[in-house]
Amino acid sequence: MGQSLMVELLTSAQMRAIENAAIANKTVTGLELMERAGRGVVDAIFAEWPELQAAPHRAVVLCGPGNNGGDGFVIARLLKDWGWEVEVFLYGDPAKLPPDAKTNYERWCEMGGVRSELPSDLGSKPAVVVDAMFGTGVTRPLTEPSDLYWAVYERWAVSNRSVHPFSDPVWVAVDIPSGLCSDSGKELEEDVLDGGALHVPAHLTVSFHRAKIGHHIANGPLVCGKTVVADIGLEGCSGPLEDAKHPPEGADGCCPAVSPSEIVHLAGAPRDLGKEVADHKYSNGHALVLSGGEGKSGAARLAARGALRVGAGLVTVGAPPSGMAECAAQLTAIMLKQIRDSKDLQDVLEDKRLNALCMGPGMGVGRNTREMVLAALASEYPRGVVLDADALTSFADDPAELFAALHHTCVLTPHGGEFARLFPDIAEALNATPTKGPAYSKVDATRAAAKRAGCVVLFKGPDTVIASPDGRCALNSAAYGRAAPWLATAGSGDVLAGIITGLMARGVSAQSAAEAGAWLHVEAARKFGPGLIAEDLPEQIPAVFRDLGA
Ligand SMILES: NC(=O)C1=CN([C@@H]2O[C@H](COP(=O)(O)OP(=O)(O)OC[C@H]3O[C@@H](n4cnc5c(N)ncnc54)[C@H](O)[C@@H]3O)[C@@H](O)[C@H]2O)[C@@H](O)CC1
Ligand SMILES: [K+]
Repeated sequence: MGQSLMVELLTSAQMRAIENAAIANKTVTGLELMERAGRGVVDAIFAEWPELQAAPHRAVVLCGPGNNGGDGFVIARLLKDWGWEVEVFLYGDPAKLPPDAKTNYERWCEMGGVRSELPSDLGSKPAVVVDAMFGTGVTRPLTEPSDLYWAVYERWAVSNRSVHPFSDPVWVAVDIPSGLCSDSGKELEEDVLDGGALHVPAHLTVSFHRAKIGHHIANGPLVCGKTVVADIGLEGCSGPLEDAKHPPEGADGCCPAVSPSEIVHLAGAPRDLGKEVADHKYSNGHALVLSGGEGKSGAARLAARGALRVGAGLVTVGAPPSGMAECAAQLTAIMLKQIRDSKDLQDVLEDKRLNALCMGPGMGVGRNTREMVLAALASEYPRGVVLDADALTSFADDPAELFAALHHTCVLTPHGGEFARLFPDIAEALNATPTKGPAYSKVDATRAAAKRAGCVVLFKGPDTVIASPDGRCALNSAAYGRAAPWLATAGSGDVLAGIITGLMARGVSAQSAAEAGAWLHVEAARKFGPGLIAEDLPEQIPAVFRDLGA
């Protein structure tokens, strides 16, 4: 229950391993892959802007020193064959191009010229600028190449995404906008005072075989524009390599085997969340959400509402004496029980029908919360435990004490600040300005945190990453067609914690509940749209379920 159909996202090393395996198996040659990649870009341009296919236009193609540049030469040739006027710039020495790129450079040279120097007059305005400078091979910050890059960019002021072909050039990135790390979605930056964005935001990014993680996390969605993935005939090649111990060597000698457990997935629509006709309320579990005292119970009530709407059979709020009146005045379908401290909690948890717990929202930071969390985690009966907000911050002084108690049916749901309190060294590595690629990513950080904590970690953001200690990892991206900017509102995280708790009460495993919960949370926000506040989120879940056919 709750498992979704998911799309694979690859790292640059995994993509290289897949390509190299296909080439080594003689499934395809590198030259043919490059041809398909170039054709995929041209097809994607014409699909995106059919006007450009109708009549010849002018294109500027910026080629770099590697295979990304090789794709650029193919694109130049195909557009020229289509009757376009094409101007090609090359950054780097043609003699040092890798073999397939060199072949395509030579093929292009039979049709047109290549300039390496930035001319004072860049000629008439093109309809399309193709960025084929650097792809998955960018390993250090852009410096000199960015001069050419920016000159072209500034000359034609590609200033916004609502450009119309014929009036402003469209900027098309081959594989990934140059300078963006395809593993981390970060820009590799020079360690200089005026270091800053050196990539150019694209209107369209055309990647190959699979999207890369960097298209979906950190700055990726901000700079890729629309991302499409062209099929280059590698389907069926991304499974485990036949001999994982002896992967084929890449150009740089570094080529890990691609095993399914290493691949990150994009979270998709969860399946099987409907209820059976014969179900009764006890078949769908009983969630307990712990609350803070007077004036502090709103967060727990939001979480409880999320748990109930997502289908937990019963939901109880546990409140200290000072919070009872407020909760009683506000709750109807949700039950209420007085729970003052860890002793009360232990007594309540004697009831094994309480199979999922949500702790943290509004509970307060301090000893009482810490003791209650430890009591819940020490309980011998295995139940789902979602820890958020104050339940995480209460362990800021001694995260190891929390990690020692956590187990595989727990989910931590930190935002950036809470993550840094529990995993300061990991957060520091994640937040450092990268100067070398592939850079340390939010995926790497969340996987490291899950391993250390010994449970599922859901690291929130528009690029929410969910990882298990065994390395299973999914990304729930609220970007591109799923952007949900109104979700950044007070109480939204409390509802998410409740949704995950409700799913665990229904028997969904920790990782699947976190993935499905994050997906449903974004969909609920998108269903409501502008003006969303946290109270609206649980109320949109029925409509999201209806769309899912649940
Ligand atoms: N390997 C293959 O078979 C295929 C690769 N394809 C293309 O090849 C790309 C990957 O090619 P490469 O691995 O050659 O990598 P790139 O073409 O992305 O760049 C590698 C080159 O750039 C240099 N470099 C890296 N960062 C630099 C910087 N900041 N400043 C200056 N030079 C820098 C490297 O030393 C190397 O020479 C993909 O993104 C994709 O576009 C496609 O043609 C499909 C097939
Ligand atoms: K590129």
